[in-house]
Amino acid sequence: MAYYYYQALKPHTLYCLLLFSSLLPCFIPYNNTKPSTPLIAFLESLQSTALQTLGPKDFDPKLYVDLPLKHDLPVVESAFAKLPRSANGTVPVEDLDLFIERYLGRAGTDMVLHEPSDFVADPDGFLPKVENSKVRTWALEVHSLWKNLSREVADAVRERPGLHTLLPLPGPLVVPGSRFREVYYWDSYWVIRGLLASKMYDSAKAIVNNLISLIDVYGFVLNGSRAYYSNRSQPPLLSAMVFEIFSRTGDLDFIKKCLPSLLKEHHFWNSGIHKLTFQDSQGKKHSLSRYYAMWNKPRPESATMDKESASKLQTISAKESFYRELASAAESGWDFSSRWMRDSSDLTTLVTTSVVPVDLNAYILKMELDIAFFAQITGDHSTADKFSVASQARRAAMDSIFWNNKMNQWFDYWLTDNSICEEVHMWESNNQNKKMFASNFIPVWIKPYSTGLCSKNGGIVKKVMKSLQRSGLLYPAGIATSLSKTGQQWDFPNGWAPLIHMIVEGLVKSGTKEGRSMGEDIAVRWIRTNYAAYKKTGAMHEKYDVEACGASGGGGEYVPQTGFGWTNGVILALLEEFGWPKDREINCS
Ligand SMILES: OC[C@H]1O[C@H](O[C@H]2O[C@H](CO)[C@@H](O)[C@H](O)[C@H]2O)[C@H](O)[C@@H](O)[C@@H]1O
Repeated sequence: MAYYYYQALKPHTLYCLLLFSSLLPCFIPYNNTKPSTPLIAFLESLQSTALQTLGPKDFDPKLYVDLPLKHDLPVVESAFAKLPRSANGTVPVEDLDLFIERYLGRAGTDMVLHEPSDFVADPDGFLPKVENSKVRTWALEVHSLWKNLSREVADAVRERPGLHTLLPLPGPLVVPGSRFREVYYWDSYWVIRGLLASKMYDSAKAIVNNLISLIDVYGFVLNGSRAYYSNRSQPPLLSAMVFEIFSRTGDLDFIKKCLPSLLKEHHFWNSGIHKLTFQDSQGKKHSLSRYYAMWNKPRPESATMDKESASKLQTISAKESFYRELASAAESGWDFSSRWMRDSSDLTTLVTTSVVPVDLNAYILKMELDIAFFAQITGDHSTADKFSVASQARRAAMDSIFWNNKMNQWFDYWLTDNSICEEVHMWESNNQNKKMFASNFIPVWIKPYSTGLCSKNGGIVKKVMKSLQRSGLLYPAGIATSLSKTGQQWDFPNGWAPLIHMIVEGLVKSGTKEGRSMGEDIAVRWIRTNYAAYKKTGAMHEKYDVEACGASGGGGEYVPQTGFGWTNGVILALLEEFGWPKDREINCS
């Protein structure tokens, strides 16, 4: 381990280290890089050979790091080394195919289809407010997709985990679909919302138990259940999952079981490299969190692409910093977006770790409120008090650092100096990123903001609604992720189910007539576009183009995917909230 620590040190870090050796925060960040594993390293070299041999058309690098080995790694490596190669590293296609067939299993065979025991084709009390027969039929079809997306880890993985990048999670789970053959952290929140609408409480709990098992082993919830995702997390929504399950089931034992893991997760996001300290314009100190992956190499699932993107950078240190920014953007769930880029046309200008994100801190605020609530109801009053105080502190921090009184929304804060030696960042209004992103409105999803309880910002929802209306983000088929058409998937013109859902639910939770009406208007547009695309293509999509009803999304580093876990969950959750009257048209108007 010490070797990796040493290897990751940069010259200016060493200088800092000598100068301020008593300051621990100065030392921590560059220590924070996890080692790769021999299995992942081998699959990456196979990925690179496959790209050279097969060419870039229809090439998906993730496929190769998902292949299970049929034999021990040394046996497979030695057969791979013996493949005939030309000077430029290509292998004859037939030899590569034969090698893969002999030595590797098919991607996805490390999971087996799982028949959820709590699935009923037409559950009692399913979406009672959906009266329209076309919409009801469709909703039941979406509900039945849980059967296609439910999986459990194959026995082979448990028996010989060393042959697989898939992690041996203990219980059944729901995958997003298509190339995403494993469980994903933040996707699971909306999957669970859908499962709850489908009355599949055991399936929902099983997902949470799986994520908790990751905290037991790694101390945090991984981006997804693959070894190559162990260098980062994803937007932390575990407490929100537990909260929703408890709201439906009232299961106090479940809360007792989850609470210790939530405390561990809170520590992960509020210590070391994730934690930043600010001094506001009044001289008051605040703590906030950021995304920061423990990785400075190409992401194994996209290694060929990351190396290609980094090829124009000159130094090893510039490449390492870029790789960390890529992995940190993946940790944010917004991979990739102009939100993290200095120049929206150049991916190498990613500066994810220099951005203090509004949405991440809103999620952690929710985590703090949820933990305080869980501790209260399980009789742990000192933890409840501690987290209630922590939530008040984060609200004050969000008000001071992100909130913009003129624009009536929350803006990400960009660090001008991301030096690891800087202990306290001095707040400057110019450092708020004033560009429009859907994330600027995510805090309305968090109760104190939606219900106007925040001291400084009491009654803000109406102002935020006006600001959203003027933002330019509202489109005929939903809320655009940003206003910049960059070709990145978390930018214009894509609309994503999770973002739409959080904003709509926040507006509804405001308890105002106007909030509900605006939320319902956005939800109706979103439901119609999902329905139209489903009728056209027979599938639910990962993302949609908000410019036109019925158009699926695009852009990004992989072809658009279908299935799709969070999209299905959001449709069921929205139909549960708003229903669909008999005489309301479902087709695009
Ligand atoms: O393979 C590239 C990247 O794919 C994932 O990101 C996207 O899909 C996830 C699953 O639906 C979703 O959670 C994420 O928000 C999407 O951007 C993966 O999470 C990345 O880590 C990965 O590099």
